[in-house]
Amino acid sequence: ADSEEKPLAKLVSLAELERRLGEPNLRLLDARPKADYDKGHIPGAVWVDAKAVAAMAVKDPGVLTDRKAWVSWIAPLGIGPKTDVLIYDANRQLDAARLWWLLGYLGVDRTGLLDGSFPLWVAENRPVTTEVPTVAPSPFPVAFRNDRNATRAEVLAAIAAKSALIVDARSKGEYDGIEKRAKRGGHIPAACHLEWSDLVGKDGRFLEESALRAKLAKAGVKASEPVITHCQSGGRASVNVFVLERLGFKARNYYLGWSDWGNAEETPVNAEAASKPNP
Ligand SMILES: O=S(=O)([O-])[S-]
Repeated sequence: ADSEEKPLAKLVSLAELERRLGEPNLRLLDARPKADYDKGHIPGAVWVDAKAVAAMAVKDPGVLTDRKAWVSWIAPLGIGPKTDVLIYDANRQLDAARLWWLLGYLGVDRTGLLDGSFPLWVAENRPVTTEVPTVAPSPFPVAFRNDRNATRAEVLAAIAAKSALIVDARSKGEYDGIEKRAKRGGHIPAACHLEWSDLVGKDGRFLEESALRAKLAKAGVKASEPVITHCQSGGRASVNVFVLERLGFKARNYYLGWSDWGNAEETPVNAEAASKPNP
């Protein structure tokens, strides 16, 4: 029942994955750099160029609605409507979560993350191989789940109507406008600050549910309120979306994030924290 209620934010332990290795409907994706994948990966895992995926929307924000581009991107992964997809990385879930969010946005319903990084898998003496699996390409019927993404216009409307809480997944320096990664620095007015890295340990394991709930409460995210979260360009906010969904929130990713908001002319920006002395 759990998987029916929360089909997207599935979290699978390393032990469970080891038991499931070799299942025909399981597609395991490795989001680490290619050189690391080549040295050894989890048996059956297919390499995905996570950095190239991250660069796609940065180069061309219009790619988010370019069905053709995603149809050709996803085909080599051999994912069908019934495939269970599990993703891992060695980057504290940052790259894996971006792929998780993107696949969900493209309409892949059965997608989850491993609760732990590849180095943890190795440290636990689980099987590793250099064998590269052969995957038959499969056309996937990409259908954008627009309820999982938020556009700039939707964020503006949500602020005006107070219909969603904005949650900023970036660093405190970026939030405060001290570290500027767009024409303007700062944050969306009324945005809470909940940095993605507060939710995942160094070994890629997510914090326990009670600890996650405490982090959310401390950041000012109240139970069951709809959330729009963002970072600079979609990755860090994907970690937030994953956690929020698991905790029962309706969470959207403003995927284009600050690279869009901070470079736009007409968007309201709050950077006053940067000029205030520390209390
Ligand atoms: O996408 S990102 O803001 O994590 S670089």
